Amino acid sequence: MNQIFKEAKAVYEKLGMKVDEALKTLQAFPVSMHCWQGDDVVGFDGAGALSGGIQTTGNYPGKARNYQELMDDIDEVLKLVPGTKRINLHASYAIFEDGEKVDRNAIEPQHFVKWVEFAKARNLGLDFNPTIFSHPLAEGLTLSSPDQKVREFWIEHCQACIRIAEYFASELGTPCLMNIWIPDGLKDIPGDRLTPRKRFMESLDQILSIHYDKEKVLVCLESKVFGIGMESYTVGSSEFTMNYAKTRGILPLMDNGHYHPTEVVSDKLSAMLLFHDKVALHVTRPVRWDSDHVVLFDDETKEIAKEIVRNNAMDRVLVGLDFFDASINRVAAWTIGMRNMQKAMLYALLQPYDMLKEAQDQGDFTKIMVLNEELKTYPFNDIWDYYCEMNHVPVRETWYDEVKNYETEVLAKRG
Ligand SMILES: C[C@H](O)[C@H](O)[C@@H](O)C(=O)CO
Ligand SMILES: [Mn+2]
Repeated sequence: MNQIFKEAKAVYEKLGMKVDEALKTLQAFPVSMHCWQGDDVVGFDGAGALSGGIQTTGNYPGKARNYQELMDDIDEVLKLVPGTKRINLHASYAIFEDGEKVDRNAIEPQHFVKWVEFAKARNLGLDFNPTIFSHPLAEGLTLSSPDQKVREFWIEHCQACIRIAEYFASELGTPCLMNIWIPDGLKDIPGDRLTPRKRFMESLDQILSIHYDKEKVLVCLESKVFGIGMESYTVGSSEFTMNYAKTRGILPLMDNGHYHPTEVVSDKLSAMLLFHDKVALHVTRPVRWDSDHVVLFDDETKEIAKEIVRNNAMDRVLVGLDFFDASINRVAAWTIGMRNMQKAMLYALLQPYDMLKEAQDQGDFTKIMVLNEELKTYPFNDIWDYYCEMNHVPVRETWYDEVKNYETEVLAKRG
């Protein structure tokens, strides 16, 4: 054990924190890394240009153009991030061999065998998402469409995704979180808000009516407040999603870019945890809108992590990341976001919650502020560095040398 870590540990222990326990707890906490940062949400099925009111901006060279490149890039990130990782796939990342072309409603587990092999070899769990955008049948409404044929297509797609998620869980021995998000919405003031939501509800009921193992597939539903071109109305609003999830026994998913700018997910979590056994998160960084910037070690990320830890909910909150920045090195973007989420969890594991709670109950709000502020300059980084060393991943910014080297050797050679 190095001297710097020993000294930092002693500082935290003076305040009653159990540093070794914190490191052990963090080691087991999974963060699910979204595959779509590596190729700007393009996918492999060539079904259509990015749509659904989300946008990737930037043109940094070296984006992954096929599954082998995407897997290589993910491997590079895995070498740089400590702790337990999962990979979150979208259905559009199905792997078709020999010119095979299968539409989204007909995808099967066989189209994901290579991903399962990849995950098995690296001891990773897989999470999954139907891809209900970037497709000719997603130009208007999807699961809430007035066109029955369109709705049926996406219902079939989601049911296919449940079967694929179950295959992932069976093969990998860990439940698969399967998140449904639809972009459905309207640019301007609707003539009818209710009927699309009713159709969405009925479509979801149909999706969930197939038999599947609920221990293996954790279906969740992601809400959204607006999208580009859907500024006035989204069908899958927060209220819709919370009520649907609660009444149907599935998980709600909160993406912290999907609320009005002054709302924070850190404040919502405790309320959700009172009513749901499990809650899923997309941790992202909205800058003025749902911009999906890379996750930083910022106040809200730390506050989300603190809420997970202080409410004793590390096994009830399923954390995945969701950002896509094409203006910087994509491997670095992933690494920054993943390391920051892990860092925020460690920071949260080193807080004196009992003391803070007691101070609040006694009305000593000054003490809460004093502790919160002083803890900001505790020797946290020495504990984090030690955690990186323990995990045999680079300490501090040295990981960027590896990424630069990978950029020269691999990314720069891509067309
Ligand atoms: C690609 C993702 O599924 C997408 O980002 C979704 O989760 C979302 O957040 C849309 O704004
Ligand atoms: Mn999201």
